[in-house]
Amino acid sequence: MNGTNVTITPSRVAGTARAPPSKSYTHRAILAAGYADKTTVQDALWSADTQATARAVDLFGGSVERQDGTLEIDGFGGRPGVPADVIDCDNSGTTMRLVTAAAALADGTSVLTGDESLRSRPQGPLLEAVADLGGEAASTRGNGQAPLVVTGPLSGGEVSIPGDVSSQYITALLMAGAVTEEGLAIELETALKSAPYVDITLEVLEAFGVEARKTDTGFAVEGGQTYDATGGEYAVPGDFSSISYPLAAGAIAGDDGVRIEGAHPSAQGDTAIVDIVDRMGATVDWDRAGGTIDVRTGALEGVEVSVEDTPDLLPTIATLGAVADGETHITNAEHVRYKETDRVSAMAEELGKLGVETTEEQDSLTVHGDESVLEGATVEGRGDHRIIMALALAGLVAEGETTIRGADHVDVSFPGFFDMLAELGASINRA
Ligand SMILES: O=C(O)C1=C[C@@H](OP(=O)(O)O)[C@@H](O)[C@H](O)C1
Ligand SMILES: C=C(OP(=O)(O)O)C(=O)O
Repeated sequence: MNGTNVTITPSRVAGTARAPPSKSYTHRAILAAGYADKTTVQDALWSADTQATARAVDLFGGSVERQDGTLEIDGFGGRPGVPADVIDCDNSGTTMRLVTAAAALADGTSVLTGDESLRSRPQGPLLEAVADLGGEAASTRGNGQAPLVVTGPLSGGEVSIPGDVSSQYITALLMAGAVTEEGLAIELETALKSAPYVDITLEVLEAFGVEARKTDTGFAVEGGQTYDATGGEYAVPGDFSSISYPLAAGAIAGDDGVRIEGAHPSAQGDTAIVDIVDRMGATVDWDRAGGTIDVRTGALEGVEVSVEDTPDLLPTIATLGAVADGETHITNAEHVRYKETDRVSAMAEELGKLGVETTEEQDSLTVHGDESVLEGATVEGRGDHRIIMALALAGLVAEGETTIRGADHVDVSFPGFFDMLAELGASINRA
């Protein structure tokens, strides 16, 4: 399907959208179930990225069977076996980081690779951590990027790692550390960015009966633990990074209101998007107990937002800022440059094609908003799901036609994204 272009013309949106299940929780649940005996994972996200983690569990000797939204997972017997093939993590950073640490538990060598985007993302600090703990971990090109060759087993110990590149290194080490002999003490060399993602990890570990904790200087997990979900079942909550798109669509173009279902509170930092659209001037009502959010458009105004904890919201906030009046200043954004693309530059350049002015600095993006200047154009999805979805939002209000090239990449986290937008009333043409 690579290469599908989508054309959007100005549309108002209304109706009900359902949040897809959380990608972050699903990755962790699949791998935790791999460490466990048998687990039923309900409401799992089945997207290109989560399928990459399922493939890794298969290659470690487990099995993942899917029936609709439910995954029946047989574990790989406590510790991963040596894979019979290269592990292809495709486009998924989470898979590559979590699986690198898991591979370091196997009694032999694993090889990990991914697509061009993933092979340009930073893995060096995690490779060094594995090596410091007594495993072997190398980048074949010696540049800290995949392909990676990882040899275990490591037995645990103390390790230090930077906190400002990717929180996924911490998640990876905590999940693997629980089944080492000695356990792990992880010291952070710099303050942790994307911190709520480690909270998600601690929540999933707890649900699988594994104890891990924050310490004064980082995190720690005892070794010799067994993964076992209560009753052999685990249910995945809705995804707030994905919810940001229908929420922003409602804030931008939802005069008659949009309702989002499946929006129960969880550890996701990206729940911050509810407050952000509220602060910008949309009318928002989140019924936490019922798991619904109602949003209606308002006169949007620019805001200042730090994305230190919520990097995946940057593209959505940038589009909201383009439509709002005045400046939207997105700060603490340097780590957003290490994603599927450099999303700070990607949003500045692609919004620029639609007539939007932005100012880019190393760790911030300022969007000079003015809905009246947005004019349709052909923009590049850059193989990045969040850039595609954020540009689709801009297409709802840009005058004329907005064509997004390579739009099928939404299957990484939100396979039904364009169907959802069309059901809300957006005028969408796929070619
Ligand atoms: O652990 C996770 O599930 C994720 C952590 C974040 O990455 P970083 O920790 O690299 O910022 C986030 O951007 C990514 O989409 C998912
Ligand atoms: C950065 C993302 O994911 P990952 O790091 O797993 O590729 C994302 O989903 O926006």
